[in-house]
Amino acid sequence: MYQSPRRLCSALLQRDASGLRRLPTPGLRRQSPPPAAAPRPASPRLLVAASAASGAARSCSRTVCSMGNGTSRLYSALAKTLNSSAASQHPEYLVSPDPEHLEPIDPKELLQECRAVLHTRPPRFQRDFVDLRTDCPSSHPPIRVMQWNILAQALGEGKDNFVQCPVEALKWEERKCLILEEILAYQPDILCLQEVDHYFDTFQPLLSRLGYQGTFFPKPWSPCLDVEHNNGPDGCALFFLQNRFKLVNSANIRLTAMTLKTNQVAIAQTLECKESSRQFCIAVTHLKARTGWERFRSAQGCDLLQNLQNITQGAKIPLIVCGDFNAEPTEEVYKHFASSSLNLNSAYKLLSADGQSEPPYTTWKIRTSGECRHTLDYIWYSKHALSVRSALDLLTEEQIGPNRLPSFNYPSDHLSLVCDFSFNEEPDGLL
Ligand SMILES: NC(=O)C1=CN([C@@H]2O[C@H](COP(=O)(O)OP(=O)(O)OC[C@H]3O[C@@H](n4cnc5c(N)ncnc54)[C@H](OP(=O)(O)O)[C@@H]3O)[C@@H](O)[C@H]2O)C=CC1
Ligand SMILES: [Mg+2]
Repeated sequence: MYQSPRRLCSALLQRDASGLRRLPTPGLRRQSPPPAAAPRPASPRLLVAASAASGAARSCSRTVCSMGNGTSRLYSALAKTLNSSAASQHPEYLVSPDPEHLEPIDPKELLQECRAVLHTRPPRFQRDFVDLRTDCPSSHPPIRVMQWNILAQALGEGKDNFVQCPVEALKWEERKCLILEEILAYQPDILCLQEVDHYFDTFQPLLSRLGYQGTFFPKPWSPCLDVEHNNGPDGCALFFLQNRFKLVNSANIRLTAMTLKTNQVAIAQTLECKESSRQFCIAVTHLKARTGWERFRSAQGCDLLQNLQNITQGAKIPLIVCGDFNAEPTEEVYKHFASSSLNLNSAYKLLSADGQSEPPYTTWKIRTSGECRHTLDYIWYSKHALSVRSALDLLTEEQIGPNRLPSFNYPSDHLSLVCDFSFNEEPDGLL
């Protein structure tokens, strides 16, 4: 059982009036009573908006997925136009492309709708934030970053073969509510997601109305497109709260390996904090999976590091890199990141007693090939310029249960990683 050494705090942090998040006074792990199943609302208005859009997008992907290569770019363009054409039939449902005119959603109302849809599911797992502060409190509110491979719907239902997960548990109408509930529970300022194949019809419309600005970069040849009745290509998505950050620049990166273009991608964005005017780079990636591809992932990792060197002008600005690296800490690509001249550290090592070991797992599933328990997901950060103030503890083995993930309790085969960061005092060349 993985022991987290430091004080445990309740997972649900309260935002007080000033927007500051307070870690409740540390104490024993408090098992908050499971949330009462909210009464089913008369009409789940907000979620209906998303599924109305999914009808449009699905019809689009059915048209598109039979086409040949290069469909993901065409899909993205088609999905956008269809979404806008669907908007003409249900103007109140689909978001307008102009973020200035979005009807905001009350996160509490959306959470209530999700919980009503999930009223037959077991209550959410309790996860605690571990307080990692070692220095004086920062004058600015922390920056909360969530890293999560949310499991593409087409892969979960059509390709991943999670043999111990009941098909029922993967139904999109409920699984999407588990994903949204996790996002609403931890209220990240920045979301770094992989295996997003419901961007245009679910996450973009709902998260933009919660105040996020989103970017999606699909895989050039997504395995989702091999699955009948898919929803389009999967890819990486990056969302940030517009009331906290301004976008300075954004780069969609198609990763190379030995100078060849590959099927894996990344997004790197430079953001400026509106409170402190401090700039930083946030990146999300999803490296090639499977054993036997270690050298390939190593080459992709080097390519990503080179891109990030250029974007941060040789680490002149702090950097946070989130991803499903599909690599254990023993792999070459992990060592490249740990020894990079970008001076990166892996945030989740700080949960270990010696601060030097990664968690025992970030993904745990059972496929036809057997049980796979691995540490593949990481949040890297500039270790001189940033401090990790807290990190969300992992699910315990007993919470995960004998059939592992995904399950009726948890929507993905990968756990979400969530960290609160703060800038260190102005580092003169300490990056
Ligand atoms: N790359 C190319 O040049 C071309 C690719 N394609 C298509 O692309 C697909 C390859 O996609 P790509 O994303 O590069 O491949 P990856 O090997 O990176 O894996 C694709 C997905 O499969 C999941 N996965 C990993 N291990 C297994 C497993 N043992 N069983 C089932 N699923 C698993 C991964 O999830 P996780 O990351 O969570 O482990 C990942 O999301 C091919 O299947 C083909 O459909 C088609 C033509 C050309
Ligand atoms: Mg996967």
